[in-house]
Amino acid sequence: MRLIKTEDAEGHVLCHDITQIIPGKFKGRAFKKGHIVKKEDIPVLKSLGKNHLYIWEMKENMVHENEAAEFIRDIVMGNNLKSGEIKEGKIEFISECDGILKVNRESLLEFNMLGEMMMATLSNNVPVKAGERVAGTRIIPLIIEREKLNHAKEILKNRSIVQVIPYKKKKIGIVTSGNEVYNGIIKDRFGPVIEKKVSEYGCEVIGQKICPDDTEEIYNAIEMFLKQGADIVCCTGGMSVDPDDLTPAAIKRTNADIITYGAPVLPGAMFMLAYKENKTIMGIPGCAMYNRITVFDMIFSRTVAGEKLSLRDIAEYGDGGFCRGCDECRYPNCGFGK
Ligand SMILES: Nc1nc2c(c(=O)[nH]1)N[C@H]1C(S)=C(S)[C@@H](COP(=O)(O)OP(=O)(O)OC[C@H]3O[C@@H](n4cnc5c(N)ncnc54)[C@H](O)[C@@H]3O)O[C@H]1N2
Ligand code: MOO
Repeated sequence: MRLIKTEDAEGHVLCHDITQIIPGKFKGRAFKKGHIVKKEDIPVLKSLGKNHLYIWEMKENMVHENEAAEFIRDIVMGNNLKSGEIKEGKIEFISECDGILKVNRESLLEFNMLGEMMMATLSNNVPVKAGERVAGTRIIPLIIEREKLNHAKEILKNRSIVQVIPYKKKKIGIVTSGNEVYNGIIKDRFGPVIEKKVSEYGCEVIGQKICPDDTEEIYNAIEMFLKQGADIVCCTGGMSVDPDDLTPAAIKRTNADIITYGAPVLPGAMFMLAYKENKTIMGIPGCAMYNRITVFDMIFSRTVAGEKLSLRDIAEYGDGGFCRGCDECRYPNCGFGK
C-alpha cells in the first residue's frame, strides 16, 4: 500500500472505498475499493476532497482482481458453461444446459491449496439446470503476482476443473414385477413414478411390461426391451430378500456384467446396476416408488448423461448417502448423494 497524490493515481488500484455525501440527497460509495483509477476520475476525486489516495502499486508483474478472475476463468471453465459478469473480482459459472456437473476434485483441491485464490463448486455429479449458477472463483487480495496465476495454469495442465455433461435422449423399457400387480390385486403405482422421472430427463418410455414373480418371465421382458432398442431397462420391485424377489436373478440371467447388487444409499440399498454391451439394466427397489429421491435418481441421471459407472463410483455414495427424510424434501438443496 502506498500514499500518492490523486493527480498521479491513473491506472492504480484504490485500497479503500471513497464516500460521497450530498447533504439531504445522497450518502454512499462513489468509488469502490479495488477500482482502477481512470483519468476522468481524478477531478471527481478531487471534488470529493481527496487530494491523496492509498493505492496498491500496479507494478508490471501484478494483476488486478478482475483481470485475475478472467485469467482463472479461462483455465478452469470447461464445456457447457458460460461466465457471469465479474463483480468485485468474483466470477461465477452458469450452466448452459441441463446435465450433470463434473468437478475434477483433485485439481480443485490442488488449486485451492495454492493460496491467494479460491474456487467453490456445487458437488461433483449433481444434476444441474440450464441457467443455474454452479461455481465461482476469485483471488483473495486485490492484486496478485502474475507468476502465481501462471503457476495455477501450469498445475492444471490444460484440464478444466468444472464442466457440465448434457443429457442425451435415451429409450427406456420398464419391467414391473409382482404377483399382486400382475393379478390385478393392486394397481401398478411404480410405472407412473418411473415414467415421470425419466421424462424429466427428456427420455422416452418405449413400453412397460408387468410380470408375475417368475424369473423366466422377468428375464424375457428385459430381453424383449433390449431387442426393441431400449438404452436403459428399469426393473421395478422384487429386489430384496423374500422368496418372491426374483428380479436380481432375472437380470443376472441376461449375462450382463453386474456392477453391483447393493448400494451404500438409504433409501436404495437393494439397487442393482448391470451393463450389457452399451445398454444399462437397473434393478430398482420398492423404496423408489415411495421416497421422492433415492439411489435411482443419482444413478439414472448420470447414465442419461452417458456415464458408465464402476463399483467405486457407487461405493463413493456412502459418504452423504443417508437421507435425512425431511418432512418437506429439499433435494438437491441438501447433502444427500453429494
Ligand atoms: N427382511 C428384509 N426385508 C426387506 C429388506 C431386507 O433387506 N430384508 N429390504 C427392504 C428394502 S431396503 C426395500 S427397498 C424393500 C425392497 O423392496 P422390493 O424391491 O423387494 O419390493 P417388493 O417386495 O417387490 O414390494 C414392496 C412393496 O411395494 C409394493 N409394490 C411393489 N411393486 C409395486 C407396484 N408396481 N405397484 C404398486 N405397489 C408395488 C408391494 O406390493 C409391497 O407392498 O424391501 C424391504 N424389506
Ligand atoms: O433399497 Mo431399500 O432402501 O434401501 O428402502
